[in-house]
Amino acid sequence: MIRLLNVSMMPPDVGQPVLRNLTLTVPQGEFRWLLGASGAGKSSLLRLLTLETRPSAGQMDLLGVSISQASRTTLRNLRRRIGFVPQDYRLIGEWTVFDNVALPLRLRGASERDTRREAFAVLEWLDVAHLADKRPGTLSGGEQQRAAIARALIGRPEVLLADEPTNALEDAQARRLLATFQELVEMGTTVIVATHNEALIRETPAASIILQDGTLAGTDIQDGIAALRSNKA
Ligand SMILES: Nc1ncnc2c1ncn2[C@@H]1O[C@H](COP(=O)(O)OP(=O)(O)OP(=O)(O)O)[C@@H](O)[C@H]1O
Repeated sequence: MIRLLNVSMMPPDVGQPVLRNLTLTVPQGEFRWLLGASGAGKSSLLRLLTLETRPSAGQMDLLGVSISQASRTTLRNLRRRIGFVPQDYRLIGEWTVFDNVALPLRLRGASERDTRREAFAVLEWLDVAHLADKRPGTLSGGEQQRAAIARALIGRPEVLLADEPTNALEDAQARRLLATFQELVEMGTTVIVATHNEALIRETPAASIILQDGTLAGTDIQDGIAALRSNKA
């Protein structure tokens, strides 16, 4: 469960909040599109939910943990339960795809045997197992994106957050990725996907979090589509 109550977020060097008075709840095991025009605050909200930044006001509960009261150890453990696919992939260029994907489990001290088994399970799930020994720079954008998704999934997160994950994907690949997200939802994972992909959200209507100028502007998918269109105005 994700619960925000009057949450605002102000980056340290910015004079005003980029998110204002957000109040929303996403029950565990549900899917949400995260929609809004460019600059509306989608990435900022994802940064809050990945615990990269903290609210400057309000109350945020993630997976039963109240963020404002949590110790560093609690927050570190909580981060492990949240998978994130950043817009720019953030794969380490000198490492193989396998080593990139294995990183979260290695950091947790998992055995090499378990790490290999899990890494290949997610690489196969994302159809990139054949690229395990390649360096990210030699892959297409879509392949890098799937490697980044595999890295987000390796720890079997309870919450998966993805920032424009279909950007570099062909239509058929985007649909398959969405099917993977739906499988995760069926397994009880909360999935939040920021996107500008109007065709995809039309095909898969779902409840949405719609942001406008850093505030919550609604939850109805049709309003979300209208917000996306204001991008192109
Ligand atoms: N650390 C920061 N410092 C200064 N401004 C910031 C910072 N983070 C976000 N902003 C500002 O907050 C607003 C929201 O940005 P954000 O990246 O969250 O929007 P977005 O909806 O993800 O946009 P896009 O769809 O273009 O990725 C923008 O005006 C941005 O310039």
